Order: sequence, then structure tokens, then C-alpha cells
Amino acid sequence: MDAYQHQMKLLSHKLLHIILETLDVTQEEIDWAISTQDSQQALQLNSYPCCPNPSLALGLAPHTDSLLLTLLNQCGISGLEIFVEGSGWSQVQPVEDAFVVNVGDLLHIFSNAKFPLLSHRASVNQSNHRISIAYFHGPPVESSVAPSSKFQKPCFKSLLVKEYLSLKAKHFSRALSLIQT
Ligand SMILES: O=C(O)CCC(=O)C(=O)O
Ligand SMILES: [Fe+2]
Repeated sequence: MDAYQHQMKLLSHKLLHIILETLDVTQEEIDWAISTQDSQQALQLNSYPCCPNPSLALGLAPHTDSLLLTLLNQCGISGLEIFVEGSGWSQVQPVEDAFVVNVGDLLHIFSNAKFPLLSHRASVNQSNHRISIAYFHGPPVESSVAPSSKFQKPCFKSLLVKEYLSLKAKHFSRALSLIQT
């Protein structure tokens, strides 16, 4: 598990570098997102046992991920669903040797909403016990999050990362609207 987490950390740093370069942000901001000291990282193992009637149950309720970036491994069994405006919930089929990369709330804020969030959930199935592995990467909890300084009209207020996370814990999907300018 430690080796897996280490590889996820390296991959999330590489991806964030590429993503942030497209925003043309400052080196200081890149350091904030990727800084190795005090950055948040967590590996979450999700376990969804078989369910006799999947239409009556959900594995994981709809949500957006809170940190900057998530690397999700579906371990070969489908179950992840995303909400697409206009067409509703649709399944994300697992692709061999590939991860699902989710933009988290903090990256949405930092990109001044340029990178959209996708609400997602996990369904259960009758025949397979499903496991998924989510790796979450975020900046230090004591740092501040705000739209990058390159945006002249920030659409979110600045606040501490830990303040945003407690707003999210209390207000779930309404947290973002509470910090809109
Ligand atoms: O199990 C899945 O496919 C989704 C997991 C997830 O969204 C999460 O852990 O945040
Ligand atoms: Fe998630």
C-alpha cells in the first residue's frame, strides 16, 4: 500500500504540473498545489459488497471530491457513475491500466471555475463484490485557497483550506455557493 500511495503521489504531481501549466499560474502557486511538505494525501479503499437488489441501494451517495485532484482505480469492475447535465447518470466503464482523474473542489476554486466539477456516485451490483481505490491529493490544510492571482475577477472568496473543508463537512454541495463572490 505504501508503494502504491507513493506512485500515486508522483503521478498526481505530474498531472497537476501539466494541468496548472495550462492555466499559466505562478511558480509560487504551483508550489502551493504540489509542495511535498505538509501536502495532504489520502488513500481511501471503498468496498461495495454484492447487493440482492441494486435498484434499491447506492454504494456511495452523489458528491464531488473536496481536494485538488483524485486518482480513482475502479479495479476492473464498473460502478462509478457521473451526472451529465441533460442526460442524467451514466456509467464510467473501467479501462484497463487507466485511472479516472477527478477535479476536486479546491482545483475548481483555484481555476476560478474554469475546470468544471462532476458530481459522481457509486452503484452496487448483484454478482460482484466491488473494491475501488481513491487517492486524494491536496494542499496544506493551513494554507489559503482562492482563485489564482491571474484571474482579475475571482468568483470565489479566499479562505483557509481547513475552513473550506469544514464548510464542506457541514454544508456538502452547498459549500461552494457559500464562498462565491
Ligand atoms: O467507488 C467509486 O467508483 C467512487 C469512489 C469515490 O467517488 C470516492 O471515493 O470519492
Ligand atoms: Fe468521489
